[in-house]
Amino acid sequence: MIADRITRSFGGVQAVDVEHLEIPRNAITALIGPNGAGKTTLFNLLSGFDKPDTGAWSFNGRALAGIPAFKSARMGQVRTFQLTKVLARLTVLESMKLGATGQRGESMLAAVVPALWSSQEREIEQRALRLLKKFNLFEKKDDYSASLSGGQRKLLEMARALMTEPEFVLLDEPMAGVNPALVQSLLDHVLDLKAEGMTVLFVEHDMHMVRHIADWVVVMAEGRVVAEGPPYEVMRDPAVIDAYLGSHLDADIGVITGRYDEEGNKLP
Ligand SMILES: Nc1ncnc2c1ncn2[C@@H]1O[C@H](COP(=O)(O)OP(=O)(O)OP(=O)(O)O)[C@@H](O)[C@H]1O
Repeated sequence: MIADRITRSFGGVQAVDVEHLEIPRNAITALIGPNGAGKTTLFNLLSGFDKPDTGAWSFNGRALAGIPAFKSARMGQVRTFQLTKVLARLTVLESMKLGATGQRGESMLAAVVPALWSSQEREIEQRALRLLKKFNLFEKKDDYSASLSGGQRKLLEMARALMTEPEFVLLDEPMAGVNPALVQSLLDHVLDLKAEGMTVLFVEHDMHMVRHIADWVVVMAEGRVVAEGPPYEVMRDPAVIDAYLGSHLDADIGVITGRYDEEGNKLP
């Protein structure tokens, strides 16, 4: 994804002022920065949930600036949400099926010809059940989404995003509120997205996640991109440590992106 001159202000506050930004294809990129840095605003712009004052960006050569989310989903881009109030009142399977709305290939013809409609329905249900199995939520398919734990909700959000078979997935704080027992499973699922060829961008405060799975890190402060690069470089940048990481880092500054076995050997 390539972006230029993105600005967005609210009243007198310049929330985003990004000159140039590139998100590498088929890699996992972390967007980090202190509170109020403009991460959420940029994320909302890129995912089509807000409109920029100026700026243009494209993914795989297709212009996306200002395109609303339901349209960009058909173009292969999808995001997860932190808050799922509405979905909480649906069952897990229903939430998944709703995630297919706006899928690519959905045609007007299918909507008016019942035979086509029902075959598409069946296909959507099959896909939903396959994903629920993969994300260990199959047993929960008839439970209300509200009954899930924080971590299971995160798994559902991710599984749901995959209903549109996206190429570019934007994850909104995938680790927020996740019980430590589910952290590894979530990290593995994000690594799987990359293994399956997707491009991933996530906003996250959890440095554990950034250090362990990001291939590329973009640091924002006061609406601007102040540093970007591979995590081992960015996290050693004195300006970044001063501005942000100092208060978030524990003793372990090691960056170990990827999968490892129990002896610490890197897996392919
Ligand atoms: N809808 C809005 N109306 C007014 N000001 C806003 C709005 N959204 C964001 N802002 C302002 O824009 C700036 C950037 O906010 P943003 O939420 O994007 O930062 P952030 O990096 O996501 O912060 P956090 O880590 O706390 O979520 C802040 O000064 C914020 O107060």
